[in-house]
Amino acid sequence: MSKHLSEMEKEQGVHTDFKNNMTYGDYLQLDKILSSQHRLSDHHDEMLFITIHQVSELWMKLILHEIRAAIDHIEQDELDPAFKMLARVSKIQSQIIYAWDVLSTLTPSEYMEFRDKLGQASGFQSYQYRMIEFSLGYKSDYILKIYEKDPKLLKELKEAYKAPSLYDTAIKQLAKAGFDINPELLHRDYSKPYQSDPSVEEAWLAVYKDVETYWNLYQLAEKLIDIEDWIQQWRFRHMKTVERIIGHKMGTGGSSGVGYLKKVLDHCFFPELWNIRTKL
Ligand code: HEM
Ligand SMILES: N[C@@H](CC(=O)c1ccccc1NC=O)C(=O)O
Repeated sequence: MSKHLSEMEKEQGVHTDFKNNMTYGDYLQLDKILSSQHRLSDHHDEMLFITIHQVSELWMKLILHEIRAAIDHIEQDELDPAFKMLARVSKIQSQIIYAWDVLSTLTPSEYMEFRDKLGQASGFQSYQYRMIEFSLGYKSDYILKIYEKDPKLLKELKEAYKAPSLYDTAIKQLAKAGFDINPELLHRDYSKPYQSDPSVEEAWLAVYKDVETYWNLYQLAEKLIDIEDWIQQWRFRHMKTVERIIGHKMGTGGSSGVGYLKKVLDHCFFPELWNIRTKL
């Protein structure tokens, strides 16, 4: 005869009666997450395609959460907690690069069997990706047009677009440390794209030449470089994976495809931090 359940529980040191308690699934709302994978074709590999995108969007949500909090801490001159958050962002970025290895198992023949079903949808429309770009300081207003169909989302994106970026707050820290930063940068219209400035370059150069005096600013600069470095690696792997899967076909979002993805590799978030490397 099988053992009584409570005896089993005692032996194993586990509980099995959760009738009146919140469960793992309740807490994580798994009913919602795990019922959100709806293939538009009956193609086996469309499941991989959906999963990779959903996982990437979840990580992007956490990246945004960390960057926004880091900006708030830097504004309050609390650099240590911000460093911890920015280091976490880089770890997430290093993690999501591996998604491309999984996606690369999708062959051109497999993808072409369900690509038509995607219509004009494209990662180009990923609003969390745009919010990350805005939060780091890369702003181009034509992007906002994409979201005109959805007023609530457009409002949210416009707010993110107008807000000071991580780089804006870093530049304010340079001024607070006594560097002679162009005053226009400190009261600028944050919805205008950032233009590289010689006063910022000089300040970063001084930081890197005397790291002991400016240890915190030096740490901050290296955290920014880490984040940009990982973004470039993500962009490169995206471009190469796309080339491997669709060659030089046009993108569903209306761009030239790989040609466009190669061009965005030139977008730079923290230009002075890269420039000074030649001058050190
Ligand atoms: C088979 C897989 C994929 C293909 C063929 C592909 C293709 C493309 C193409 C051609 C573009 C350019 C815009 C267009 O005309 O559509 C694009 C943009 C983009 N894709 Fe993908 N993609 C793939 C997977 C992914 C994944 C897994 C993500 C992760 C979220 C992603 C995120 C993005 C983003 C954010 C952009 C905008 C890039 C920018 O404007 O800087 N893509 N993709
Ligand atoms: N732009 C892709 C389509 C695509 O990849 C996609 C379509 C719908 C949802 C997410 C997508 N991923 C990234 O661009 C293509 O041209 O095949």
